[in-house]
Amino acid sequence: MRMNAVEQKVCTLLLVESNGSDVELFLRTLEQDLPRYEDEQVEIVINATAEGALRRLREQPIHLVITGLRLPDMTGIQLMDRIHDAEHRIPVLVTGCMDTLDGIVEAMRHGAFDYLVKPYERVTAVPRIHRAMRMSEILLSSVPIPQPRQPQPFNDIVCVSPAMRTVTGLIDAVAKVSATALIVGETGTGKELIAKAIHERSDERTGPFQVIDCTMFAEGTVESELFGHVRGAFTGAIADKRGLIESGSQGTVFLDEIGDIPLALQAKLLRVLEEGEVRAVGSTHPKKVHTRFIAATNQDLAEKVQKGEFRKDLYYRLNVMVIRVPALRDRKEDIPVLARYFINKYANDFGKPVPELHPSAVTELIAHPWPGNVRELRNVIERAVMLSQGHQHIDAQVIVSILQGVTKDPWVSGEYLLLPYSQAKEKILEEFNRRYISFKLANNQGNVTRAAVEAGLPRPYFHEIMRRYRRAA
Ligand SMILES: Nc1ncnc2c1ncn2[C@@H]1O[C@H](COP(=O)(O)OP(=O)(O)OP(=O)(O)O)[C@@H](O)[C@H]1O
Repeated sequence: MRMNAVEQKVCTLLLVESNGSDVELFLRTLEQDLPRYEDEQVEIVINATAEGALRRLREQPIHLVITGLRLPDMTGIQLMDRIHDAEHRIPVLVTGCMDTLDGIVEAMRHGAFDYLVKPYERVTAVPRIHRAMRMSEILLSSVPIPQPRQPQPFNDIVCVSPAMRTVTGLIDAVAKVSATALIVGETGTGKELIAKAIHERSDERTGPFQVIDCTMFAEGTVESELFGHVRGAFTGAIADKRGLIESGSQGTVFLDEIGDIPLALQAKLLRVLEEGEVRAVGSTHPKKVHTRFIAATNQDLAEKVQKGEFRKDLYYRLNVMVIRVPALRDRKEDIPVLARYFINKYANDFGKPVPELHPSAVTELIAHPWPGNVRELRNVIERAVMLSQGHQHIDAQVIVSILQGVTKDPWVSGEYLLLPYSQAKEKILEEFNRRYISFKLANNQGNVTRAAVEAGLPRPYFHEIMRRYRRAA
């Protein structure tokens, strides 16, 4: 983005459209609700022909091109190809009517960033243009990588489905630019794994990968946990303390369950994302943090914005690079490969021979809806491996009994008795912690501080057990 005389960011949209009434329609759609940040000025420039647009692109900074599909001198797709060939690092949006849907699909295949269907509806067009503007900012600010890095194979993310291949493609793309990304998907679909994969493929990989679980924030301490505090900021602040965000400096901060971050804190977080600065509680000096932020959610943030539970500006800020992770039931072809991967992993962990997965078991696994997604599949296979003896197959019966919960309780099933002492003890302890923490939280209506008092444990210790329990569940 370039700056104008009063130091405002200027974003210039180039509309390529030869039909006067379509131009008017576009301007009318945007006039009342121009998508922009408060400190940003948006300019719209118009060319009726593709050649005119290409000339303008050579002559002045343009941040986003919005083109019709039918232009007098070439098609919108040909124009887009020329823009890409000339290495203008800007997104192109195509516009068309319902009867040109084939053309829109073709344009997306040629690398269009997004599309708008005429007649434009403000509620859909404005956020899409805003998203493209933010993408433009990222593309223009990212320094070209001198030596294209060989994409690393995805050893950790096991998948064969086309939907997940798209996700792995996006991971590589996001890793190349140091921009905030948002990962959306149901619980257990692998959002944290994906965030880690981005981190490991990015320039930040030598720095820390700091996980911040936004569901764990308790009122009162949250600000100091996130941003840190200085000595004397409040009673008990006996020394300066770094916040969680600063601990992720030079690396990646993963904001898990961002939808749960308290409203009061969202404005402060937005400032951190925009300015790359944190201000510790009690301090007057902001500190720079060089950190990549990746957020994840299993909630519908747009709906939360409508309900007034999530700030619109933070939502726009996050909703630029979005990775949507499909639920396991929508990519059933991944189930057998994931099951075999977990069988190998747990057989290895338990020091057991690797059992075969009988085809009848695969049928049962595929039929299950997996509300807990990959995490649930992992847990089922872990139990199946634990129960397997010698070189026995894992068959349908074992899977069905685990899915029906017959063997769910390790005390009742006695499955821990089959394990070596240390693993058996760990299994039972895990179950104990899970039940104990759940009970204390339920008994105190989810209030962590009161639950910790009732348990007779310091809050940070209780918090840590809770975190571990949630990850293992
Ligand atoms: N494609 C995959 N290949 C291998 N393991 C996977 C895959 N997807 C998920 N897992 C495993 O499933 C478990 C759950 O994944 P993860 O914690 O990343 O999910 P999540 O979406 O972040 O869950 P939540 O929303 O509950 O925090 C982890 O053990 C992870 O390693």
